[in-house]
Amino acid sequence: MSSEMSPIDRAKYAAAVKAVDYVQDGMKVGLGTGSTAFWMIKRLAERVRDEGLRVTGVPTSSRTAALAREEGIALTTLDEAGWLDLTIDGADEVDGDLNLIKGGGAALLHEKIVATASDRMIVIADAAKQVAALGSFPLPVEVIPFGWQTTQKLVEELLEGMDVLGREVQVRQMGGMKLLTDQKNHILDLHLKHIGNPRQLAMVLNQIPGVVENGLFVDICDVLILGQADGRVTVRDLDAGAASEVAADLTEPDNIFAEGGE
Ligand SMILES: O=C(CO)[C@H](O)[C@H](O)COP(=O)(O)O
Repeated sequence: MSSEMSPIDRAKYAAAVKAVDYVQDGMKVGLGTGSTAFWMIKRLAERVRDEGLRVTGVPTSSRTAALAREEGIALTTLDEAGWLDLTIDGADEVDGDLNLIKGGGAALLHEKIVATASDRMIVIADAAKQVAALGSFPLPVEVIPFGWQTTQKLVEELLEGMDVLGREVQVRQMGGMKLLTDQKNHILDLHLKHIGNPRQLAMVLNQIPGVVENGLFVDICDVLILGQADGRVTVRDLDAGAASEVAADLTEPDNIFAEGGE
């Protein structure tokens, strides 16, 4: 591992290396978004270059598409691919049932569509993302711009009857403007502190007109790989049963560290 990497990047990199081991020749792979997915794309590109691994990637954001293209990973659209073997993506929080909060990078809509269209979803994260209950990280909800303030009011009303501890809702800003997603929608961040029933909340949020999708991923993640700064990773594979702890192979080429994460 590079001594110049921060401990958090070393943890993310360890998880990314382990996840890319799951990619086999000829696979169609969903490519996640964020600073952990950044390392996954770097590592995948390294295998493409060094081993001649053939993969086709489906990016979950314009940022990921640009990076993957730059790294020489062949890309296609989800419709062209039809169905994917695997998606590898990061998360903002993950609970003991492998339910997730995603969307910190505003790509939750494409991320959920791509992960759902995959045989397996592998989530990679530094160990600090694991929580007893979801909700400390604000829950992102993507809404269409038309009538977004009305949609926000409906979300706030809905939260009154939900098993949550906080109810503040803020529209996400970037550079002094309301953020626009790749689909040109806005993001409402729900400061809930504690989500008692993620499955129920995920279902009812999507019933509000104007809500396009929410960042709760319930029953979508199959494998969780948590990395630590010393290179160790913990793998929890729902198909394989018990969790295992292994040391990732952190042998690295110099060029992978030519630039830092997002
Ligand atoms: O959901 C996401 C983007 O929409 C990311 O996967 C999530 O925000 C985690 O990002 P990072 O790996 O940078 O912590």
